Amino acid sequence: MGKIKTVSLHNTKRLVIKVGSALIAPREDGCKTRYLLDIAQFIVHARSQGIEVLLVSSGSVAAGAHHFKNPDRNNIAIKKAMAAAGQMDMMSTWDRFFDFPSAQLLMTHADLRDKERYNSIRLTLFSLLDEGILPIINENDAVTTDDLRVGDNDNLSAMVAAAADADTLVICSDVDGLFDKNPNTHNDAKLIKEVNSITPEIYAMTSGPVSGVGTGGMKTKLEAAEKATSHGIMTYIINGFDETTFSALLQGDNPGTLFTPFDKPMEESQHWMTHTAAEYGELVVESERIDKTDELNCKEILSIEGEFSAGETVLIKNTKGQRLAKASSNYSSCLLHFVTQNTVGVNTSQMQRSMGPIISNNDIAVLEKK
Ligand SMILES: Nc1ncnc2c1ncn2[C@@H]1O[C@H](COP(=O)(O)OP(=O)(O)O)[C@@H](O)[C@H]1O
Ligand SMILES: N[C@@H](CCC(=O)OP(=O)(O)O)C(=O)O
Repeated sequence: MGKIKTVSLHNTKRLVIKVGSALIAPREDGCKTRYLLDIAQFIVHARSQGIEVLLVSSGSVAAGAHHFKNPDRNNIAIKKAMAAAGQMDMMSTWDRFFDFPSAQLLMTHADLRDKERYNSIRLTLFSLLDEGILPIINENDAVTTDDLRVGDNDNLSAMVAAAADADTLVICSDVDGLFDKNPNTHNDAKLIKEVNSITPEIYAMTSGPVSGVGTGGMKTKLEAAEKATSHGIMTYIINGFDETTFSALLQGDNPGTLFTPFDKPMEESQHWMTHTAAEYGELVVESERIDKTDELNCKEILSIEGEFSAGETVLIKNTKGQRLAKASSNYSSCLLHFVTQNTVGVNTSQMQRSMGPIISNNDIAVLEKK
């Protein structure tokens, strides 16, 4: 199987590698080992160098498709059933490569955006890694709804990397990395070796269709890189079809596009609040900005949108629609409506005075770019 040299990725202690459907089931007729050998070998070599590895693997839908008379991905029920059927094949294909145990974790956005379940996922991952077991993670497509799903495994891999306290994320693509324009439609597209800030101009470089069996394309890879780098996680987009990329990575080289991590990464809870927590409602305020040290009181709130319970995450935005912060509300929307309305016979201003702040400054994530 190859030519990987036993040189470690520099400074990497814990790595998440994301592998897309096209590598696993390129023709939608079951799993193929052709491209997986190099990836499996990379995982084995990385582990032997002392790097803890987690694998985020797509492919259940593509792997299950051939069991269906009409494998129509636009039919949501069929697509979920394809995922359920293909997940087994996908897991057993991976498992066959390794002489150490692997473990399956299927999750949805509903699991990740709930703080208790998120912490539970973290503990499970840490326990598996402690035992040298390879966690293999996919979205639980069979049970998701539009509201509950992450939707693509690029973003899922970044959320997993953050949850697992990984320091490196490697996303495999069918091209060598991020180009200044779509290399499949522009012969003169140039590979960008390093990105230090993921700006709207960087997003504007992505276009065009997603590869045959894939879901997200380059845009979701950039979203993932943005999530990961803001958590201090070094992120690579590499060509998963090219075996030389894996040996280069192990030698500490950059075979694709490297997204450098923030100098001052967000704290774990801030990152979760910004990138993973669901927004259950909105509080509209006048101000142009919110600081980490701010506490909101009732008088500052112009309107309350959505329904949320105490402790749930809300978006704070201003009247211009700017997203200022996400924070955990100390009060439910129901109570806030009551005390901010002039209810006849109720002394709401006295109630407001007796209430503590609506958001506390230890539970607020200011939404700002690097
Ligand atoms: N600027 C760009 N650089 C690289 N690829 C791009 C760019 N813009 C669009 N693409 C497209 O994104 C594809 C890579 O995404 P892909 O790996 O297919 O995603 P997935 O399989 O996860 O859905 C490329 O094949 C290419 O067609
Ligand atoms: N959860 C889905 C994969 C979704 C996805 O993001 O696919 P891909 O674009 O191939 O990484 C599956 O297992 O088929």
